[in-house]
Amino acid sequence: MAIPYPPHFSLSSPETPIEPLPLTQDDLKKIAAYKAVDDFVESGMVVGLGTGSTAKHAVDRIGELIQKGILSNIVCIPTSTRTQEQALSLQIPLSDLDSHPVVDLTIDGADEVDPHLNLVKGRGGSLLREKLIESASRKFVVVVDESKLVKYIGGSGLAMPVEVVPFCWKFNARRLEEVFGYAGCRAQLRRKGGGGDGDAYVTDNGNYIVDLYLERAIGDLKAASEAMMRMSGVVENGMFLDMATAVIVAGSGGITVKDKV
Ligand SMILES: O=C(CO)[C@H](O)[C@H](O)COP(=O)(O)O
Repeated sequence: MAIPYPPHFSLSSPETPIEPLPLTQDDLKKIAAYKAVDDFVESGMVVGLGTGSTAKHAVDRIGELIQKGILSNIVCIPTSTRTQEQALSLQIPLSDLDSHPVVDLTIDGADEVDPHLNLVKGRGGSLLREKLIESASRKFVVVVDESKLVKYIGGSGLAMPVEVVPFCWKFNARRLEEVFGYAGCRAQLRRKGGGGDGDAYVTDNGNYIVDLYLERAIGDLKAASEAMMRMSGVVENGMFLDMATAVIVAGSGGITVKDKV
């Protein structure tokens, strides 16, 4: 059941009784991200920092709590150069998996969340570092607005990202289409600016991303992920299966926390 928002999220007050504005999608992202930080992050932790417009709010909140002296002795591991830059601007102490191979907690957004808390990630392009750091995390808390909930993985009809080496990327895109042909798969190279003829988008790791668009459910997710990872030249895929320990969903009716069972 959704927990209604506390009064401080109301935009009206008894003194100025104005009609409250509806919460925007970004308000919902911020509410979910702040709740994750406030409920899960503690002093002394090693914390993985996610990437994207929702995770950005969590990084802001961690920076704010460090500045206020509420969080201390924290070290954070960013999942992208973008998040690294944001964290540095907030004077958040940073490290990496080489120095801190065990991460207490990572907070990150997602593109899709299915009823079993399986995820699609990587529309922001950071799937490889995200999966590395989130796999090394004792807890992985996902923060989303309700638009990210899907009945099945791929169900949004939007991209399922696959990171591939640039060498012969067309060959791998065709192979991915063949392997998932039964699900009506179309593979498309991601390009800078999102257009159809620009330069290829290049990840932090110097690779390309092939986005898969599926017309139907892909079936056995573990088998599908393993099939991709068996292809030479596929570096990582955007299915994050059985990894999330909790998902915080902010919606118009309030906040829901879904725990892994
Ligand atoms: O996986 C990601 C980046 O690689 C993001 O977490 C995902 O794309 C969600 O982003 P946003 O919070 O901006 O909707």
